[in-house]
Amino acid sequence: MSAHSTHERDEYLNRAIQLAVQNVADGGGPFGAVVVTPDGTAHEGVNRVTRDHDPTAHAEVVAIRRAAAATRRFDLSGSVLYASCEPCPLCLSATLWARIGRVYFAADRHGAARAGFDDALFYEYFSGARPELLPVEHADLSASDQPFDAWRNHVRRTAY
Ligand SMILES: Nc1nc2[nH]cnc2c(=O)[nH]1
Repeated sequence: MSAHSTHERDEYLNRAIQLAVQNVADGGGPFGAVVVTPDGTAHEGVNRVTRDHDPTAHAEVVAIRRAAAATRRFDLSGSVLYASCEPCPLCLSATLWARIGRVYFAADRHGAARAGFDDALFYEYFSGARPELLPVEHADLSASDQPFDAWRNHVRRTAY
């Protein structure tokens, strides 16, 4: 491996798996994740969807939120995400937006499917194979670009 040793990778993946198993015992979903920021700090997350009534509270998203809050940064460049299961499209998008540079995962989307989770199905939606899962419609209004015009004209904007 290039940047990270397989020993370090497997240590964090095993920790993510341990978090996931413990989360099941605690009444949550079977997913855990760790974000390691460039200073070497491990920020842990577990799936909190049912307990927080938050469909976006996937383990990876929770770990990203915790890493961002702890470092007071929305740009986590140079960080690594370790996940007990292959990140779903939601988690991958959050990872891209966080500018996290690398991802390792243990179980895959097919293992998640066997446990009753829709990760593989949603991958099919994004591949274009299942458009009927979510109709998305473009309405091109005359005001559509006003927010972007306001943004471009705002001198002290914080880009991300
Ligand atoms: N990777 C991942 N897949 C999920 N599918 C449902 N919840 C989760 C989660 O927290 N993480």
